[in-house]
Amino acid sequence: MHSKDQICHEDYQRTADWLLSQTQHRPKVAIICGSGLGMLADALKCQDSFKYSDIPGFPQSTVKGHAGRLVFGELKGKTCVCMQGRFHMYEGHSLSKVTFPVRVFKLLGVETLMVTNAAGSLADSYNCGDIMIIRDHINFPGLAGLNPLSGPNDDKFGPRFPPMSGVYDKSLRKMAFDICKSMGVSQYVQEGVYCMVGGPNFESIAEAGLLHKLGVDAVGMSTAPEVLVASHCGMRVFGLSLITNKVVKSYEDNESVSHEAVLEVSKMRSETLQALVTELISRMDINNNTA
Ligand SMILES: O=P(O)(O)O[C@H]1O[C@H](CO)[C@@H](O)[C@H]1O
Ligand SMILES: Nc1nc2[nH]cnc2c(=O)[nH]1
Repeated sequence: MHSKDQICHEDYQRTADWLLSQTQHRPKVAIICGSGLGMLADALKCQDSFKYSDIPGFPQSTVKGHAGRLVFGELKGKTCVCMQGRFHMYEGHSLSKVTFPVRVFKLLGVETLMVTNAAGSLADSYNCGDIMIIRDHINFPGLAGLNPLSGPNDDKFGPRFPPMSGVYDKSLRKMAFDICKSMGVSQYVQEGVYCMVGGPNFESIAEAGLLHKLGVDAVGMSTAPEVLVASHCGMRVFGLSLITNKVVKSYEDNESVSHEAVLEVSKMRSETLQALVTELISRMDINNNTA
């Protein structure tokens, strides 16, 4: 380590080497589970799992609904690694810590990152329980200069000035839509723009009004940093938001959101999400390697 927050290439490599020495799995796909969505890992066969606290260099999860376990395994014959629990900026992690696993995954040989999250909706047509395929994001902390790529650029991972257009892979988005159609769930599938805010508070009504005017469809406190680090190092990215609540936009509305309610809705859609992710991975063009 150089300084408290700066992580160097050898730090990522050390963690990757440790994991490679502990498991025979050589994943090509990584899945990050959002709040209450850790069950996505349950579908993996022949699991090797590691508590974050046992993995050298790994940060720790502190949020309810984020178990803090890294699970390797096979999904329909494709080797995957799944984070049961992610790291958020509001937990006090630096953005390089938040995104640390993504670069470790790159060094493990991962080519595709699937991010999932729980989010509140701003779009008037969305309902609680909808699944939003992420078309694009607005990274508020990033626009304000809080960016995991700040600091010296590590050219071994990617360029100093990475483009951010077209990051959410078009063909995977289309494939996801087709799968939802064949699963008979398209009536609650949307495609839209995710906005990351810093959290940990949920939005004030005035903030909700601002995000709505900006054309944000769903808001949460994660995902954008992981996606931009993955894209920087050349990974293909796919993202899903589960709409766990409608963001309160009116002073007349007496509803209010809580993390417990978010976790409750995540549970409600767990089977559908698991089926969608499994089918998407099974249709991906991936060649498995073994150790
Ligand atoms: O983005 P994930 O990790 O799904 O979690 C979402 O849910 C939590 C709030 O309930 C926040 O952490 C928000 O970002
Ligand atoms: N910022 C934010 N994050 C969420 N995560 C789940 N729901 C919400 C929400 O309404 N706002």
